[in-house]
Amino acid sequence: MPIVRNLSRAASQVLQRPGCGCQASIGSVRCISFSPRKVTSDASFHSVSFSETDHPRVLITGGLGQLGVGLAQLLRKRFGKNNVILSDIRKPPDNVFYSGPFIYSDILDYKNLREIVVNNRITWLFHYSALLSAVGEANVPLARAVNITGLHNILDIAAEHSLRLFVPSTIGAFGPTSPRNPTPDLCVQRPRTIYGVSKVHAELMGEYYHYRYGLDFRCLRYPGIISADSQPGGGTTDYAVQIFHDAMKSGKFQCNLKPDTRLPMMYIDDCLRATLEIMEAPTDSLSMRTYNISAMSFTPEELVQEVRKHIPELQVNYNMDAVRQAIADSWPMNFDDSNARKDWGWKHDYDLPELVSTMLNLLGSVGTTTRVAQVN
Ligand SMILES: NC(=O)c1ccc[n+]([C@@H]2O[C@H](COP(=O)([O-])OP(=O)(O)OC[C@H]3O[C@@H](n4cnc5c(N)ncnc54)[C@H](O)[C@@H]3O)[C@@H](O)[C@H]2O)c1
Ligand SMILES: C[C@@H](O)[C@H](N)C(=O)O
Repeated sequence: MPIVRNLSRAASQVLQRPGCGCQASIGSVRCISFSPRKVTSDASFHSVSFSETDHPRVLITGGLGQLGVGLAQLLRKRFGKNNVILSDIRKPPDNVFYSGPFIYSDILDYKNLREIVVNNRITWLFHYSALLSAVGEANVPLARAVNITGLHNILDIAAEHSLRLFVPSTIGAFGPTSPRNPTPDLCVQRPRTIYGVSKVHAELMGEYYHYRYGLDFRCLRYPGIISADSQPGGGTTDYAVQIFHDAMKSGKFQCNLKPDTRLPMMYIDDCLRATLEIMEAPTDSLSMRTYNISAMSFTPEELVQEVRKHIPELQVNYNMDAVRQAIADSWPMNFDDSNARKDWGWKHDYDLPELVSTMLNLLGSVGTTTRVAQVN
């Protein structure tokens, strides 16, 4: 504990000193001045003695959503249970709370975030807190606060403390004027949702902090992610998870997108493995800081046909949700991820048939609530 207290004091001395990664407040605006390409320049900060382990010490924000718990399981397997802290503003269920460190963290509370990073000597941060596309349209002020102001807090904390920072982006960072089939890494990005706008902002700010301050920012644009043991958080691609639950439970499914709406999708194990792989990729293998990743692309009708190979009696009707349909119609149909494959060897494992049989097997078997994605 004394070591932690010393580190905390030293860090706050550094942070209060003007001109060297300083921080001051003007009204509600936080002023940060980092040294370009040199984030922690103060020698006294480095002279604080504490024993580093070989493993990164990880914080995951927004960890109780669809993806965070699975990511924590994967990272704990890799780096050790106590080196990975899951955080959120919600109360964790028992199985999550007792499976490893959990802490309350509101990403809008900058001081609390900094305290967590300092006291736990965090070195890697996975920033998962966000409002997704559909819930974002339902509450734009909150989405703007969480997805944009929250991101600013995360960037400043990461730059101040020389963290390696992962921020996921999305197919939703593109819009109707982007090439949709396929969508390359670099092209016009004019999304029409607050979610998409905030994610383009995150990509650009992260890359700016990388080039300006040397922040080790890494970002993947995820497709719609499909998982069995966690529920999606209010996105446009949620139907592709719901169909499995409804098919197993009642044999009936009502789809809120039109049958021919094509979107890129990915099984959660591929998504989480890609996330770990880009975080572990050698810096010189990364020719960019934001990459598309892709696995498959399908329409609701194609997904239904594949599910019916296992559950032939599945009944489906289409009852379009206008907000989600408009969003989906503006998003990529196919994602070009050739740069990720070339630069750091990205390769998906799950195609549509594999995804469907895996989901149905998992939902059909009793007690499968804690599967861990496999790392190669
Ligand atoms: N799931 C997908 O299909 C998908 C696809 C592309 C990108 N992503 C991105 O991956 C990340 C994780 O996605 P997810 O599906 O797990 O999201 P989710 O909506 O399921 O979970 C988000 C979490 O953020 C938390 N949160 C909200 N406000 C917060 C605050 N002020 N402070 C701290 N936490 C807060 C919520 O409580 C929730 O647990 C997001 O950034 C999302 O944009 C997800
Ligand atoms: C695609 C992704 O960002 C999320 N699942 C959404 O639909 O909003």
